[in-house]
Amino acid sequence: MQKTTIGILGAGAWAMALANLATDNGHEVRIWSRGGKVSLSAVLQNADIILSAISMTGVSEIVSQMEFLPLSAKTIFVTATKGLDPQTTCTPSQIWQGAFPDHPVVVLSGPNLSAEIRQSLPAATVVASKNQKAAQLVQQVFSSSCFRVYTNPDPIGVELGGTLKNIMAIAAGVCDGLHLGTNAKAALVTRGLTEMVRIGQNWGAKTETFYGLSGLGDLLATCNSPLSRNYQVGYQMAGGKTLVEVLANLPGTAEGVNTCQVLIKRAQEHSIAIPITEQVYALLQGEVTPRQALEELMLRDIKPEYNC
Ligand SMILES: NC(=O)C1=CN([C@@H]2O[C@H](COP(=O)(O)OP(=O)(O)OC[C@H]3O[C@@H](n4cnc5c(N)ncnc54)[C@H](O)[C@@H]3O)[C@@H](O)[C@H]2O)C=CC1
Ligand SMILES: O=C(CO)COP(=O)(O)O
Repeated sequence: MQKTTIGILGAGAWAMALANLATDNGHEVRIWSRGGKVSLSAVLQNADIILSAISMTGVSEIVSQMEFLPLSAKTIFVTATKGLDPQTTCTPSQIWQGAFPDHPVVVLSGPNLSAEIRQSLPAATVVASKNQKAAQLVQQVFSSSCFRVYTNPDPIGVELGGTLKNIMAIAAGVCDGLHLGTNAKAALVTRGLTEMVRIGQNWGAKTETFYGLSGLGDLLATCNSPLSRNYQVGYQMAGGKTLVEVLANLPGTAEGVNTCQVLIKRAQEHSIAIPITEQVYALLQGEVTPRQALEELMLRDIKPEYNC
């Protein structure tokens, strides 16, 4: 395919894994990071694609900086951040699209533990956009024999799958840390998916998206892998550490911690039932022990599996 110029924002674990995939496919990659030597304007200049893989805490700030810098009219934005904005509860793609309404925005999300991808182990992901051509271009840029990229027309669903599963990964880490067994884990992940679908429906996402790679796929990856930082938060808290102690030694960002707080706010505003998230939040706040959180979930009112 035609060689493209890609500006990558962030130089963390995920940004560098994606940079390697694009470089290996022969594209020109420029990387910007805070404190790095390359200026933001140099990275943006004539870029076909700007890919953001910075943590949620930096997204609004970087978007504001970029609004005043010159951009090519055809630049496609790709967001790979899995988080929610604490002030507005917006997703990263909503922030990017709000600031750059005339540019296509593509969400990239899937079961993509960066440590495995950097070893060229096989993986698949999803690129989702309202602009099909933009999604197809990004698909071509990153596809390879070890990274299979699917397109999807539901960006909010794809983005929420990757974002909400981080909370379930914390809960799954607790489940394994308490040695609750395979049945408990299956119940947690399945009910976690139901909770994610309920939140997604309220947000306007398509239900079927959550049964794809970015929803169920990413749940399976992060709820079962010690490589997941979110899983590690739950696992280590079940072992008796406080959140502060866990975060002090965690390599990189565990977005689920902030996402949980934002989701509590949004669920209250929109009257969405999120029992698992509530218990994860109470645990992270130090209001309940892992065992108490489990008991709260097991002793909820009994009810039908689905509201018909
Ligand atoms: N590591 C992984 O396996 C995957 C991570 N993600 C998502 O990608 C995002 C980044 O994750 P990682 O690369 O793992 O995290 P990381 O902690 O390794 O890197 C975070 C990057 O964001 C930058 N950053 C943080 N705050 C910033 C600010 N205020 N302004 C500018 N830059 C800022 C850091 O300098 C760093 O370059 C997260 O939202 C994560 O959920 C998504 C898929 C896979
Ligand atoms: O999103 C991820 C894999 O798809 C990375 O998970 P963690 O952020 O929990 O490490």
